[in-house]
Amino acid sequence: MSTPQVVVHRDKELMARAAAARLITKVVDAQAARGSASLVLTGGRNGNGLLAALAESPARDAVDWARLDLWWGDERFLPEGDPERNYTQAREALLDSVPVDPARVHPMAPSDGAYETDVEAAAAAYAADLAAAAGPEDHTRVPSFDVLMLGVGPDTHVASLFPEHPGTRETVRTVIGVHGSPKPPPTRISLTFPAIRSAREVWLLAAGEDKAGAVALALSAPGEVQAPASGAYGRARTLWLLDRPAASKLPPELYPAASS
Ligand SMILES: O=C1O[C@H](COP(=O)(O)O)[C@@H](O)[C@H](O)[C@H]1O
Repeated sequence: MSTPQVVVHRDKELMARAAAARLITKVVDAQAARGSASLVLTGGRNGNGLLAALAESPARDAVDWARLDLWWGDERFLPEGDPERNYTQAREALLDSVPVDPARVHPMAPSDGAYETDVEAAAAAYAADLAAAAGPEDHTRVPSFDVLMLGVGPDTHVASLFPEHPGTRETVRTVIGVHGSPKPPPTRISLTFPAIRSAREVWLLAAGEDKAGAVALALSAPGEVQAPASGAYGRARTLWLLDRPAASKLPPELYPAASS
C-alpha cells in the first residue's frame, strides 16, 4: 500500500492538461522500459476531461499507441454505442482520434453483446480476459497496470464501488456485476479493490466544489466500505489529482501550497 500524495491545480482545465502530460510521460517511460504500457480508464467528467486534454496535446504523438493496452475500471451496463457508456465517451474524447490497436482495447461488455443482459456473465468474462492478460511476473489474476485512473464521485464512489454496497466488501473476485447502483444506470460492471490494488499506480481525479466533501472524507481514512475512494491505492504510488475547489475542505497539512 502506498501513502496518498496530493497534487492541487488551479482549476479543472489545468488539472486535466497537467494529468494528461503526466500520463503521456508515464506511458512513454513504460514503453521504453517494458516495450508496452497498460492503462485502466475511468468514466465520469474528470476522466473524460483528461482524455480530451490528451487528444489535444501535441505531445500525444510521443506515445506509441499500438503498444498500449487499455482496460476500464467500470462500465454502465447499457447497449453498445449508448452515449452514457464509459467506452462510448472514451472513444469520443480520445480513442477515435489515435491509432490504438483494436485488439489491445478491452471495453467491458454492453448489455446487448455476447452475454446479453447477464451482467454476472459479462463481469466473469472480463475477469477471465484480465487473468489471461496477466503474466507470471504479475503474481495476481490481473496485469500490473502502469496507471489505473479513477474518478471520485461526490459520494466517494470509485469505479462502480458505492458506499456500503456489497462490492466494497469483495475480496475474491476481480470484477463484479453491480446491481441497484445509486447513480444511474442501476446495473454496472466494476473492478473490485483486489484488482484496483494490483496497479503500479492509482490516480484519483476530482474537480469541483461538489467533490470537496468526498475528497476530505476519503483522505481522512474512514474505511473503504463507508468511503470507497479511501480503499483505492496502488502498489508503488497513489496520487490524488485535484483542483482547488475539490481540495477546499482538506486539512492544511494535506494541501500542498506549492502546487499550482
Ligand atoms: O458513474 C461514474 O461516475 C464516476 C465519477 O464520475 P464524475 O462525473 O462524478 O467524475 C466515474 O469515475 C465512473 O467511472 C462512472 O462510471
